[in-house]
Amino acid sequence: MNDLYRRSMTAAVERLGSEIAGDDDVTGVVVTSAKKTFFAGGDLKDMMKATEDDAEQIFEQVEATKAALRALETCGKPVVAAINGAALGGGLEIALACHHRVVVDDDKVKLGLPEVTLGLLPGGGGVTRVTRMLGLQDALMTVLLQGTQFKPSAAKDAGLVDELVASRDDLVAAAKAWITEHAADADAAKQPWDRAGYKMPGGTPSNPKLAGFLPAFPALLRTQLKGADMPAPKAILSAAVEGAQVDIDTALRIESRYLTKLITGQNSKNMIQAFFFDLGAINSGSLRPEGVPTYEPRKVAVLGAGMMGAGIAYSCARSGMEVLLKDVSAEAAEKGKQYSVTLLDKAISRGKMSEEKKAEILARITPTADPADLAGVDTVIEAVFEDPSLKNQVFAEIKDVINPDALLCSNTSTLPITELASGVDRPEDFVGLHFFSPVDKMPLVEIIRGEKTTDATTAKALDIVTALKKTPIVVNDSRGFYTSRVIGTMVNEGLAMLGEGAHPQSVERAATQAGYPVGTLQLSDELNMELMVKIRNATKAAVERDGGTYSSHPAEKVIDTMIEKGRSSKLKGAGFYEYVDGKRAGFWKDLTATFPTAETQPDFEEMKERLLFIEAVETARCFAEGVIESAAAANIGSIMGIGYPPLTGGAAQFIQGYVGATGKGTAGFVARAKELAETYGERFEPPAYLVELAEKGERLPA
Ligand SMILES: C[C@H](O)CC(=O)SCCNC(=O)CCNC(=O)[C@H](O)C(C)(C)COP(=O)(O)OP(=O)(O)OC[C@H]1O[C@@H](n2cnc3c(N)ncnc32)[C@H](O)[C@@H]1OP(=O)(O)O
Repeated sequence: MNDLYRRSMTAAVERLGSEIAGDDDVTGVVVTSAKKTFFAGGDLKDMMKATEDDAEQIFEQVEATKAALRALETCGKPVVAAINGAALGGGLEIALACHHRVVVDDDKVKLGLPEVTLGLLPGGGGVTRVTRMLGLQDALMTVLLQGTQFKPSAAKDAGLVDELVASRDDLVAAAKAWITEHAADADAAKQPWDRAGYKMPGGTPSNPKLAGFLPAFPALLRTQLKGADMPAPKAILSAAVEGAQVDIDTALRIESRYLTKLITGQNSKNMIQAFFFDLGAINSGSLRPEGVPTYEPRKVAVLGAGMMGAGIAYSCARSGMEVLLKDVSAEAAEKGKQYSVTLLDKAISRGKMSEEKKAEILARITPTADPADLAGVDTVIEAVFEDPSLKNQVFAEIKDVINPDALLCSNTSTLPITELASGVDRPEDFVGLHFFSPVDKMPLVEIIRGEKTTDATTAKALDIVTALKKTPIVVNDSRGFYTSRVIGTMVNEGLAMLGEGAHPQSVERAATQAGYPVGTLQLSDELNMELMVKIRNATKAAVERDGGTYSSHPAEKVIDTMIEKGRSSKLKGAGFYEYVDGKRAGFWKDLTATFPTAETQPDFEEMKERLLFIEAVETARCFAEGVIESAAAANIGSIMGIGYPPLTGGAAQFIQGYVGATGKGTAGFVARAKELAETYGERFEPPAYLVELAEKGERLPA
């Protein structure tokens, strides 16, 4: 909601007021839009610029916006919103200030209050009105704290809109018809909360029934956030509960104060950057080389029907591609196909899939052990074990059967793509596709360009990922690429803390309270410490082969001790945690005996910082080495691929949006990283590239 909107809405409402006063013929008002969207809400570009010094001005602007909407809903005539396109955030808030909402029933139209996902609060009356419409519990749980974007029918089920019409052409007529039908109904021109005898659904907090379980709300929220400092959901909860106890005008003012605090804070800037601007740019092709026609994969061969291959085959088939799922034996290939059956049955049991659709998807997957079946394949995605010679062998086996220009993709999380490409006859058509496990759930795919990968190949790989409805990032080849390399530093840092004598519970909570989805020890069990040793040995060999000296990490001692004790992983049923029937069941009973807890515990805030900083410093190194070339890719890759805390806006935004005692932005980050390097070692030293950027006041490439 920018200045232009505020001025025009205020002027329209003022004009309406004078027309109503001077003319009894006005029977009602219809609010609609001549554009494709109804209204896209507050201006996120403006919000990115707001500082604490702007707080007063922002508060006044928000109040002015709401005064116009309050005047609209109390103008004395029925007001109907005819919603022709997306109504999100402030857009839906305009509609909520109307007495009746009609929407075109087109699933492409999105309605909702997504503010929480951007570190904001629906402060154009959204919290106050939805709470009064649906009651505290429903408003918070289904609309405000989730930020769900509903399609029209779902918005109607949720009680956010009142009426659906089949076509846009029917909208205004339906709105006018409602006004005519309610000509004799004085309440039609009043919101429920302005009518005599209004009661909030489910009661206000002073109602003993609600008061009894209201204290559970903040506790539940804390559990959901795992203690992470997410200001937006907390502010939404506070504004809703406080606002429910006072009159509407006071409630609207409370909401404005919380919104002002969020807009002027850093967290909303981080989240808007990552989840609106960066994600939007990537999804509209910012990383795609230009001038390459769109590629439509039709017949895909997935080599290897293990967990990853089976997941990739499922995703391809769900997206309409014909899939040949190949393994060494027909049984192994068939077993891979069964994985799709399991996933589809689960979707059916949740009411998200029909038997017909399941049959259609399964019919697209042909399991096979015979290379000859791969004739006509335009895309190969290899997903066998992480062994370069095996990978080369499976490509060699099929090279003369597939289309001569078929795209060659290798799913690997660590093996250098240039080396793998040297084993095929068309290295320019070869590209790395790093899927994350489980493939059907994880939204990111890291595309790795080898030395010889052409732009056309990269563009095709991006098109495949887009066709799979996943988000791509593009990186250049390097050991561990971007994501695996960065996550390794965080895991090592957590393990080093344990080795230093930090209590295991603190190690876990440092991660989750910083905003990571899981603790480092749990993650190590899941990643498997034997694999970590394998990667360490390969890295060491590569460093020494290139004439360098490998410097060991304090985490290595911890990992080696765990392996000696036979506790390498969840897979083995024994790690930092005990496992019963494959499920985590508390810390290993000898954990603190093996890694004694120091009498003086480290500063908890610094433990959180160490995790965030070590990944951000490694990200800066990836920029310095040309592994990653886009801040948007680093932000989205780190959040969606490896669980870097969303509240930071991603690893590049953490650097550029840094706020701390050492200063703001990249310069503040560099200064703090140097302090950590003094205390914990060279691994925290920011690369010269970043130091120079900070000195020049420049930014990472967008
Ligand atoms: C006080 C309030 O409670 C606070 C708020 O309202 S917070 C804002 C909440 N609103 C949102 O989150 C909606 C954001 N917008 C969208 O989701 C989508 O733009 C949309 C569904 C409305 C339309 O999608 P689509 O038709 O594909 O158009 P899209 O390409 O996304 O947008 C067109 C342009 O408008 C810009 N834009 C869209 N919404 C914007 C917004 N809220 N603020 C600033 N710019 C916005 C886009 O960045 C894009 O700019 P570009 O042309 O320079 O790249």
